[in-house]
Amino acid sequence: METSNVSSSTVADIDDNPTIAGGVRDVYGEDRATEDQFVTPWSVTVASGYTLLRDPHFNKGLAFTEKERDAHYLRGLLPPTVISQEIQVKKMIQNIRQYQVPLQKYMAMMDLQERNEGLFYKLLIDHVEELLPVVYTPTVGEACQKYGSIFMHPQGLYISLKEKGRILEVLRNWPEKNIQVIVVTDGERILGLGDLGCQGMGIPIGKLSLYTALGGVRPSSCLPITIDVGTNNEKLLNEELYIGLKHRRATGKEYAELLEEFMTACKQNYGEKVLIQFEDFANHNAFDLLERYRSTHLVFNDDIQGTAAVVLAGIVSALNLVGGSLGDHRFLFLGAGEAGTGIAELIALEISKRTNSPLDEVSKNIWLVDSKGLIVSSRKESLQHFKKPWAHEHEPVEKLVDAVKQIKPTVLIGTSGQGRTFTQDVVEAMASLNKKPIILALSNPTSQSECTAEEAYTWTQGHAIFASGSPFSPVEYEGKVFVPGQANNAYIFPGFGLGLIMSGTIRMHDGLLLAASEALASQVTQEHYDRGLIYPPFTNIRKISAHIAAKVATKAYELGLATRLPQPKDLVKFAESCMYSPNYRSYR
Ligand SMILES: O=C([O-])CC(=O)C(=O)O
Ligand SMILES: [Mg+2]
Repeated sequence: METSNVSSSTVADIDDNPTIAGGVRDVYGEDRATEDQFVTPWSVTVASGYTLLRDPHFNKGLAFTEKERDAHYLRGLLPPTVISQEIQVKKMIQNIRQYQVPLQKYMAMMDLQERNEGLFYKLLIDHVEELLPVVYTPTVGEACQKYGSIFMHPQGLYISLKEKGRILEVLRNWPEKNIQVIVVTDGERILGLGDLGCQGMGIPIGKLSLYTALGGVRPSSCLPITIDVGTNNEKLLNEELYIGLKHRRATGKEYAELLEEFMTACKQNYGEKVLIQFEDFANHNAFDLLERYRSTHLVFNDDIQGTAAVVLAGIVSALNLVGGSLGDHRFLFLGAGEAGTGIAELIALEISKRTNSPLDEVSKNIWLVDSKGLIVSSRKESLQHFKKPWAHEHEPVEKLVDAVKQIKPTVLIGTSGQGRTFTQDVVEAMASLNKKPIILALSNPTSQSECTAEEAYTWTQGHAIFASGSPFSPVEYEGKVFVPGQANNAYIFPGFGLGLIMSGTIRMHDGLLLAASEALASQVTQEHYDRGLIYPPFTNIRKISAHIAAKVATKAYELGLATRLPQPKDLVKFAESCMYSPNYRSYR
């Protein structure tokens, strides 16, 4: 097997994307960090021949040209035909469409990602509407549930309690050094599916695929991590094929120490500006981690902050359909966890900003229901800290339908993780109170959605403005076609992350979230409103992400949080120029 070193194998066609982090280009045009802190225990050489075909970052399969086949010792290792990347995409999408079962499509996509990264991203970008539900929600949820049995190649980095005291060493085993985004989970609350332990790894992998496909962050700068402290899922603990630690979850000091070591090691190995996205942690850890690390690291909780930004954007655009200003509306949530309280807080911030009113004043229009009923002041003592700001004066109300009748919300938001909780009486009560009730069923995956699109439209006789976390197909009701929106944080986090990275932002700030949300809302046009949409279609998501990135970066410069100087003049153009392209490069 032939491998050539850096000097004997070069690339003719290095793309001219600017480098968005410190470092140098290697022969393939990939950014490589130079700082000593990134030194790995092994050296990087560039593969040729058989090794090149097995390297997903550089493999092009049948698209290797005759010249490349000669120069890189590929003769005989490929059938004689040479085809273009476009033909490869055509072939792959046909293959994927032949699978009837979503999980089979998912596995085919993961297999492609491990074989030919450029083709995987080209396919995903060119067919984003069709493939998003395959590599992401809802199919990724099923993949996590079955991860032990479908597991083929290890992807991402696993850090378990076994690695305690050695996390820095583990990070250095990862082949890429210039990491800009980490998505990390501990698997305790995977979508609305609960504790899936180590099998939650599907989530960071899926999220980071979207960072690249939707936000243009280079795949080599993305690192998916699962922290395994055990699982309380009895089914998994008793499963032969479970891939994680087979004991109950570590908590308290043991948990906090592992997380502290992890956070310290990330900063030490990747520097101050690495973005750490917390994903699908249980409530009790999610809020604490964000609070603990917000002043020392660049941290972002997608479930609290990303979801909040996307939902606020949807509500702001919905105002074009229902009328009134944001401050005129009344909001009722079912579910008072990360998503519910995160959205509530961002809505309050935006109203406060728009009306120049104090937060506790505007908060009075925002009500939450949890498993014990309406959150009211008489419950304050026993409430978790993140629910306390929403405990208003009111008599106790147990059932959601009664809360709807008494609070009279104009917007009903489901963040409960519990499917079918927006029952017919609840939705009908919303319709009797509002000409156009806004109903957002945000829990994922589809099985956990508070109601279906069909139910929302049918039970409101076509009057609902409806969006959901997981995708639903268009619904025909009395001869009219209704297109539900997908209020999923996938609209926000890729562009948001790109904005932070390209401006070298060092800390999170609520102003950045509001900027992202406003940028998304500004991408909804009259043509969309005419079709009843409150979100733009995903087809243009890269353009949308560039706008979000630019607005976030602008705000970061304004707040003095951006370290990339001088500030680029046209931040939209700059964002676009930073974006990873999945098109093959020529190898000399
Ligand atoms: O992953 C998704 O589709 C949205 C999300 O963050 C969650 O439901 O936890
Ligand atoms: Mg999540």
